[in-house]
This record gives sequence, C-alpha cells and structure tokens, in this order.
Amino acid sequence: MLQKIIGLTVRDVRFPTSLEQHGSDAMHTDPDYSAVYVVIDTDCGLKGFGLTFTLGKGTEIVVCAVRALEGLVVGKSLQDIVSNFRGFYRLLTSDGQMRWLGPEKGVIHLATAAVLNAVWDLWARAEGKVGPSYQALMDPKQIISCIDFRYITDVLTEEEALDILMNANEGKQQREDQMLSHGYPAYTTSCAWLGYSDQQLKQLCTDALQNGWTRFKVKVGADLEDDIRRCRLIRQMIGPSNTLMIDANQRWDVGEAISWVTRLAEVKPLWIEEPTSPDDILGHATISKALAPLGIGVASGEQCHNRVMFKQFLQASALQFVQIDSCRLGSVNENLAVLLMAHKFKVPVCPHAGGVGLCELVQHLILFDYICVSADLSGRMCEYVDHLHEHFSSPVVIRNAHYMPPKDPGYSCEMLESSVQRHEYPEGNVWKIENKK
Ligand SMILES: C[C@H](O)[C@@H](O)CC(=O)C(=O)O
Ligand SMILES: [Mg+2]
Repeated sequence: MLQKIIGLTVRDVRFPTSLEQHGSDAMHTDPDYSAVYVVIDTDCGLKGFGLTFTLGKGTEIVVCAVRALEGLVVGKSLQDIVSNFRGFYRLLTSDGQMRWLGPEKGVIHLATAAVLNAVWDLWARAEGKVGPSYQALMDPKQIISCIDFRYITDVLTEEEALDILMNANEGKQQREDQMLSHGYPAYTTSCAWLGYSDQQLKQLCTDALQNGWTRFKVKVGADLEDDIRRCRLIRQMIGPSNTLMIDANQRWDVGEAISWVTRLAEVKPLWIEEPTSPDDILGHATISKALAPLGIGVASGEQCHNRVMFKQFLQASALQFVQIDSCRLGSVNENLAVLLMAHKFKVPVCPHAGGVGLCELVQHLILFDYICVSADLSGRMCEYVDHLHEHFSSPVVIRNAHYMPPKDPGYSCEMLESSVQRHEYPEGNVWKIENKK
C-alpha cells in the first residue's frame, strides 16, 4: 500500500475563551483560542491530523491559505514525502508564486505548519510510533534529512548537526527511562492571565501550589502599578524559592521595557518574555544586556517567524531562553533546526505551549530535545496551560508539574469530532448560541 494522500480537509474551530478572559495579556485582551484543523486522508483509510493555533478573527484567512497549499499535498504518497522530507518542506515553503505571501512567515507559514503537522502525525501513525518524538526519530541521518538548512549554514552545517545528534547517542536510554518515570519539567501560565481578578489569581495559585507546581508565569505590561501589585501578590503566595516569570507580549519600546522591568526586579523574575516587537532582534539584545546585571533574562519565540530569525537572535545574544512554537515555525522540520542551533549556542529551550493543542504537540519536541539533542534539563521547562485538553483524543498528561510522555501513536493532534462540530465557526452550536446573545 502506497498510502497515497487522496484528500485534505480544513476546518475553522474556535473556543469562546475570551468570555472568561482565559489567555488574556497586555496585547491580546480578548483571545478566542482557535485552531485551523487539518485532516489528511489516504487511500488506505489512515488519516493524519494537524493544526495551527490562532486567536479567533482571521482564522478563516489561515483556512484559505491551507486550501492554497492543498494541491501540493494531495496526490503525493507518504513514502514520497518522507523519503525526501526536506524537499517536501521546500516545496511547500518555496512555491514560486505563494512564497511571495511569506516567505516562511505570517499566514502562509501558519498554514504550512498545520499541513506539515498533519503529515508528521500521518507518518507516525503509519509507523505505529509515538512520534515525532524520540521514538520515531531515532536515526540521526533521518532526522537531518528532514531539515532545510538553507539560510542557516553560516551557523549550523549538516555535518555539525549530525555530530550533535551522534554525540547525544550516549545516555539516550537512561534519559528516555528518566522521562518515562519522571516526565519533563513544566511551568504554569494558568494562574495569572491579565484579565483575572486578584481573587481568582490567589485561588488558582493556591490550587497550583497544592498540585505541586513550582514555576509560575504572570502577564504584565498594561499598567505598571498594577503589575507591581500583582507580581508582589504572586511572589508572596509562591514564596522566595519558587520560580516566577513575567510576560509582556510585545507591549513596550526598548527603553520602556528596560525601565518597566527594572521596577519589577524586586519580585525576582527569571525572565521577561516578549518585552518588545518580536521582530526587533537588536532591541532584544539591548534589553538583554541592560537586564543581565539584575539577573533577569529575556525569553522570546512564540511569534518568531522562522529559523532565520532564531539564528539571528542567537547570534546577537538577544535572548537567554528560546521559546520554540510547534505551530508558528514550519512544523517539526523547522523546530528541529532551531533546537540544534539553540544547542550549539548553549541557550536553553523553554517552549511556548497552551493555546489549542500546543501542549499536545510540543511535548514531542521537548522529549526529543532532551533525549536526542541537549541531554540537559538545567534551565529548561515547558509551558503548560490548563485549557481545552478535553477536546483531544490523546490529551496531554501532567503529573506533579511534569509532562509525562505520550503513549498513543501519532503527533497527538487529533481532536474529538464532537468537539470540532460544536466549535466549528460559525455553524457550530457553541457559536450559534453565542451569536444570538
Ligand atoms: C494570547 C495568548 O494567550 C498569549 O498570551 C500566550 C502567551 O503569551 C504565552 O502563553 O506565553
Ligand atoms: Mg508568551
């Protein structure tokens, strides 16, 4: 059986999270967590599920972009794709007409991520593997063959990447066993979205502490006095030895970021996330330099377009924590490139997750990073947000504030059909009711 791809469907799935201010921050005050959900059908009945994450309005634009890519996918066999996955990545990202819409950024790249995530899911299912985490990608040469090194060979060649993976062969089994028994460390963002009241913040923090959480992220950036009050409150609740991070979601200019975060230094944040425009590499470098004496690092990546941007952030020492995103970059293929570059620059990877399905997807990437690339947990943790997991057929499992390795074959992207139907925009029942209000 060739596993020929015979169809691709794409759906606009939205959750009305803005009603309760879940996910709110200084720039995104009313996010409706949404997914562009892709299903690939094959001639043997096997399906691949993929998605990318959006915030509500505009999801239909990404749906259109996926439709524009459809012709490059349907008709191919899975074997053709994975035997030259780098070539297939290039086919999607370098189409002579569509690349004008990016290249490798914005709506077209989100669409590429959704499609490629579905292909990775299909591949893992076809092989009966829990992947694309460590199990599906054990052969270093095969891993390398999935990465498009164009534009990054000045910092990472294929040979260097292969060396990194070969060096990590030692101790792989122990690390895999360690992950299976203890899981990968996580931090929570669920307690302190910007729209939450102090009362809510306190309750969620108390619950999280009881459930073993030791690392917390707080949204900041709208009002300095309010930030000082909320950060003091949360620091008081979690005590001096737990970890606190702050996230401004691109709210400030460079100088403003430095002065604002300096005022918040008293609560001892480990990092300030997205202090300014996600495209301002040199601005991030200036902020990093200014905040280093205060012991505060800079984290960024959830809106970093592609591997080229990450390359420059690393070259410019502009961030101290790399926040890969499973749905912003060009799927596993491009995330692999960033994991390897981050390893070369010795910058820890602390992925962005949450949203719709990002935790489900990114768990594969962090396991791969630890077992096959970095072999190191110091300074590393993965974001966790406690929303919308119930809509997935293999939801993420958290135990004692750690991601436990997934067990089902695939890339954990499959959503429950009943959830998709109810939340499809605008015809789903959830939206029919909301729109009538
Ligand atoms: C709009 C999103 O909820 C955003 O605030 C998420 C984010 O910045 C994070 O999880 O980090
Ligand atoms: Mg963030």
